[in-house]
This record gives sequence, structure tokens and C-alpha cells, in this order.
Amino acid sequence: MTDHADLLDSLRGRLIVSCQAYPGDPLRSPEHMAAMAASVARAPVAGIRAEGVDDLRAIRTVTTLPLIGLWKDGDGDVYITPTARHARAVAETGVDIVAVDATGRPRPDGGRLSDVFAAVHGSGRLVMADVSTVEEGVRAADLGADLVSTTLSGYTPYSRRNEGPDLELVAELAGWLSVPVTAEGRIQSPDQARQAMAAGAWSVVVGTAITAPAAIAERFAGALTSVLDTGGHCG
Ligand SMILES: CC(=O)N[C@H](C=O)[C@@H](O)[C@H](O)[C@H](O)COP(=O)(O)O
Repeated sequence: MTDHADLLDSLRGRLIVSCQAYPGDPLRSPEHMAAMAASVARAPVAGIRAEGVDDLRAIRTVTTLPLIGLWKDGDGDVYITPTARHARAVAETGVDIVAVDATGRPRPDGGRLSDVFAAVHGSGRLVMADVSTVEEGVRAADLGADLVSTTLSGYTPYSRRNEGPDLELVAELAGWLSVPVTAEGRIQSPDQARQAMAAGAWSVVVGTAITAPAAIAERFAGALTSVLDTGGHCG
């Protein structure tokens, strides 16, 4: 377990970058995501989060940074590493931590969350429980999650839908849990990342704001459009 404690320690107070391309994006390939991860790894980041067994295998060849893996599959409500089978496949790619949907919603195979956690632990990896509420986080920790992440806040019909990160959930979870809490989801700026740490996060995961050029360009383009809309154009 010392290795696992060292791994968690290495993430403390630091940034994890999620390298995932949206469906349809030209960057959506294992080669591109591996290059993205290698590029990000030139910065002092603590770890990489990524999706899909092919991407994870490719990323594992380009960096020795701690790797958090998941497999998004199916079109049901629970799509982040939904079953024990998915969890084992992700673990086999060589990741250090497997991220799992740990909401209370029914899983596509009717399986139990504890079975998915057992599959991860049976493979010698740590579990990151992706949750949307404090109740889900408490349950996940009770079931043995090694870290709890706010990933799914705003993505379940019953959770808060903030435009930015759910810092309230970060603070609540940090107050309730003895396992590390990761702030994840809609963190758009270094300032918000700092606020998440101040709210009690162990680590901060940022994806779109760093690794999705289309979304970043859209924000900039949108900002210019709104200047025109408000009469700021002087031509
Ligand atoms: C809800 C869901 O499926 N979240 C996913 C989980 O891995 C990813 O699509 C997000 O990009 C990741 O959580 C990082 O968040 P953001 O990209 O907002 O920084």
C-alpha cells in the first residue's frame, strides 16, 4: 500500500490534465491523444486523465506520469467505466487509477458499484469515484473508493448545474471524507483551479480548458462576437 500512498501524495496540491477529444473531433485518435499527453507532460503536471483503452495504451508509451483511465461506453446514463468488465480492461492498459461512475444510478449490466470497485482493486489499481453529489461521494468512500472526484456534478438530472466548477461540492466532500477529493468539471481558469484547492481539493483535474482547441477557440470567438453585439466594433 506504500506505493499507493506515494501515488496519492504525488498528486497532492497539483494539476491533473484530462486529455480527451470529443466524438467527431479531428484530434480523436490514440496518436493525437498521446501527443497531447506528451505535450502537457512538458509542464509540471502531476498526472494525466484519459479515456478509452487504445488512447490509454498509447499514452502509457509516452509518459510515466500517473495515469487515470476510464472507458466511456454505451448511450445509457452510466457511461464512465460502467461495469466490472470495463474496469478490468482499463486496468490492463497500465493505468494507475481507474475512474468509475459512482452515482447511484442503475448500471447497464445491472451490476453493483462494489463489484466494479472490486474489479479495480483486484487488478491492483486505485479507484477514483466520479460523483455528482455529496451523498454519492460518501457512499463511494464507504465502499472503498481511494479518491472521490466531482466529475459528474451538473451531469446528473438531480445535481447542481453551475456554469463553472461546483466548488460547493468540493468543500462539502472535503469536509465529509477522509479520502482525497478531486475537483473536476468546468474548471476554466488558473484562478478557478486555485479556488478549488482553497475549497479543500487534494488535486484539480482540468480537461477542456487545456486540451480541447475547438472549445477554447469557441470561447475566444464568442467573446469577439459579443463585442460586436454590444456595439464595440469601430469599423
Ligand atoms: C461529464 C464527463 O463525462 N466528464 C468527462 C470525464 O472524464 C470528461 O468529458 C471531462 O472532460 C473531464 O471530466 C474534465 O472536465 P472538463 O473538460 O470540464 O475540464
